[in-house]
Amino acid sequence: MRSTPSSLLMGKLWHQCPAAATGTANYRGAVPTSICWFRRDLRLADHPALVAAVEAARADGSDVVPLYVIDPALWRTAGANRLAYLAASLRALDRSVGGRLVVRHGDAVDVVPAVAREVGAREVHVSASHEPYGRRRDRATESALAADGASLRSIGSPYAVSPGRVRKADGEPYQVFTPFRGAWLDHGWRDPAPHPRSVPWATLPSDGVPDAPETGADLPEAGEAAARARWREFLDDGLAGYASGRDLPAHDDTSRLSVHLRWGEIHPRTLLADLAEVGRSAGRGSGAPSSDDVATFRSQLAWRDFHADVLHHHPSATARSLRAVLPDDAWATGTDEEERLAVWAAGRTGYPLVDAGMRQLVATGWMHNRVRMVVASFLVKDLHVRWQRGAEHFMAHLVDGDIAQNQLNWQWVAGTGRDAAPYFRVFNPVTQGLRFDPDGEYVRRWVPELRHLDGTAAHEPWKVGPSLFASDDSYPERVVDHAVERRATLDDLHRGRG
Ligand SMILES: Cc1cc2nc3c(=O)[nH]c(=O)nc-3n(C[C@H](O)[C@H](O)[C@H](O)COP(=O)(O)OP(=O)(O)OC[C@H]3O[C@@H](n4cnc5c(N)ncnc54)[C@H](O)[C@@H]3O)c2cc1C
Repeated sequence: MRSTPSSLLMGKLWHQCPAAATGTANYRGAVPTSICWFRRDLRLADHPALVAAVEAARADGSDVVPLYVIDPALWRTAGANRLAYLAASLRALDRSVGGRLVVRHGDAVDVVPAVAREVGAREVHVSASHEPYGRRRDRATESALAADGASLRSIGSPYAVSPGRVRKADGEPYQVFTPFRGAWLDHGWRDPAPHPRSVPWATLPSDGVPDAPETGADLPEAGEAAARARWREFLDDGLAGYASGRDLPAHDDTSRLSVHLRWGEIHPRTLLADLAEVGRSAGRGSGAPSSDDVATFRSQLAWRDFHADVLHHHPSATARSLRAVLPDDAWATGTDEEERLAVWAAGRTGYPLVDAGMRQLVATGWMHNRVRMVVASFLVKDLHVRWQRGAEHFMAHLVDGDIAQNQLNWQWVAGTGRDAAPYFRVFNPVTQGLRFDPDGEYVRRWVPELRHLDGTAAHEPWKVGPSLFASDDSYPERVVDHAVERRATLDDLHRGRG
């Protein structure tokens, strides 16, 4: 028996409502024929699986069970920020289904068939999972349901185009982003699904929506309404100028939608439909988004689908480099590795842009994309720590942490991915700072020790003189010399090619 009592698994963090604690089913409505099992699709709009569940229930004159399973295997690895966000998002979903969200704790492979038996459901509707863990779980759940004569019906996915669909003429997957994006645009996507009206939600006992675990991070508002509000705000005020402003970390010029997309509070297809609308009048009128703004934003959504596609074809990419580019002895090991990782994680490398990014991550659970690239490059190519260690730290903090996007972006920076930055491209943390944070505003925001330094001086504090590094709580001196480490990395690369 795989399931473990939820109270043991969840410790003190989770509430149980009395009905669930007794374990008695008190379902009083008509027999539901369908369950909508929510996973990373915590919304009601543009939700094909929910539409299918509602249609199935209407056909039988019955109800829909809105189910969420708190899976201990995922819970253990999620990190406090994502758990806190998930709890808030589930509460928002619960409100939007009139307080009827059925939350159950345990292994989904046991819990989902148990709920189906409890209510006599013949169909469980889901948006497909594409990451390795979700695929395994769904296969096992499908078999368990089938043993009871029920079925798992997958409709839609968290992507504009489901991973595995975009292929070359010979049927092979794309290895390189630009042709993938061309084929992705040609393939196209469905229109948003219709919003189901007056859904007949079933009433069932629930283990209750989880309490938020303690996190010191300043997290964004969760839920479908917050996602839609953020998108509207971005369309009105952020999209114009996105193409030129998206690389400047001090400005709030990106959409901040990654967290909402991560949890499926809004679907990329909804964004693409609105973008198409905006694109039709692009460039008309002052302050309107240009066609370049629209195309650049759409391209970022293509990157999201590309990484999911690569993971679909290479499930081992969650842990293993798709291409090994350096010899094994190129990497820091033991205490050396741990010490390097620790200064990087604490934002005390002595390189202001790197430190600002790492501190933003801890304070907010998010980091600007440009800075994610710089800090990742610094860990791998200046500190010689394997990308997997950095990816693990990101997943512990990122509220948008997503196995496909995180691991494949790390592999892109490390030069080990399918279509990756060339390994010899080593981001220079100082010139990146001077170029993308020219006034030093971003660095001063996140590194208080440097707030007294004006303009570009914030990127090169060592030029101010030794007084800046006088005491233990002052800003640290540089842990390594970038020029020396860059050279070492390039030498390792040549040895690796041997
Ligand atoms: C080392 C590293 C780790 C990353 N880890 C994650 C992660 O765990 N989860 C995650 O969602 N993104 C990750 N990214 C990608 C990117 O940094 C974030 O998606 C982006 O910063 C989110 O901010 P935004 O929503 O304001 O982006 P915007 O610039 O507004 O972009 C719009 C959307 O496009 C998508 N997008 C943008 N850039 C990328 C990209 N490089 N790869 C894939 N999709 C992209 C995101 O869904 C984003 O919400 C990572 C990037 C790097 C370099």
